[in-house]
Amino acid sequence: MTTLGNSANIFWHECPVGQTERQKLLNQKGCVVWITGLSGSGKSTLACTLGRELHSKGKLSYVLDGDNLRHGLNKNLGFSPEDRAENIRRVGEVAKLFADAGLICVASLISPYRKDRDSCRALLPNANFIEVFMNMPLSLCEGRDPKGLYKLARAGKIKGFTGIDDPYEPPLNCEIEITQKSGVCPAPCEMAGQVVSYLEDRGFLHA
Ligand SMILES: Nc1ncnc2c1ncn2[C@@H]1O[C@H](COP(=O)(O)OS(=O)(=O)O)[C@@H](OP(=O)(O)O)[C@H]1O
Ligand SMILES: Nc1ncnc2c1ncn2[C@@H]1O[C@H](COP(=O)(O)OP(=O)(O)O)[C@@H](O)[C@H]1O
Repeated sequence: MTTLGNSANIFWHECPVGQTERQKLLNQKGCVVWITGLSGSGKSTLACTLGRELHSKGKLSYVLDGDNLRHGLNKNLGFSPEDRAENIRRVGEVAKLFADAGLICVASLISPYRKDRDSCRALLPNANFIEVFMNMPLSLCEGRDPKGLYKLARAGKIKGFTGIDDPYEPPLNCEIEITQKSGVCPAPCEMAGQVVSYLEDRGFLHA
């Protein structure tokens, strides 16, 4: 299947230094850790804690955070289903480039629609797309409400808010699920530890 969009007369150019050489240099394997979940479920917290944990192990990672990317690359997008799909598509493509560069790319977005997440997965060899589901109840996320957005959504001042009047489709086939244990959310370092163990067990932390 062609990966070409609307452009004609363009050709792929191979470079002599490829992913394998970069991975050897870094002593790690490039991959995408895709964190999905409701607003307030702890995506950014996990992404940052994981980034710090990997850094302390001498591993190069980069966090693509939905909120942050909407200040630049995705500043022209809103929250309609079409805009969310385009948001996820762009981040999926950027994440693929980071993985090709040999980095552990940590993407942290609500990414509420299964189809959009699966399209990102399809951009990479399946093992290199690690979907992490922040499976936290809406009541917990809404109780946290660090930005006051749930309150605004409940008051009808934000329309189409995920979990309130816009759907969140949980993954059917995620690699890692972060859940409460006996009604308590694991500490950020525990959540990050779960992901680091997965990466270690699958050989991503060595070339
Ligand atoms: N309508 C609506 N629905 C959901 N979220 C909203 C909305 N409007 C603004 N926000 C804020 O935008 C952040 C989510 O951006 P994302 O790029 O991750 O969203 S998406 O993946 O395109 O659905 C999200 O950040 P997080 O709370 O970190 O998830 C919200 O702060
Ligand atoms: N494991 C955790 N334990 C306790 N509080 C947490 C945990 N993870 C996140 N939080 C808190 O919950 C709020 C939302 O977390 P955040 O990472 O911003 O979520 P998201 O990126 O999914 O919107 C923040 O105030 C954060 O400090």
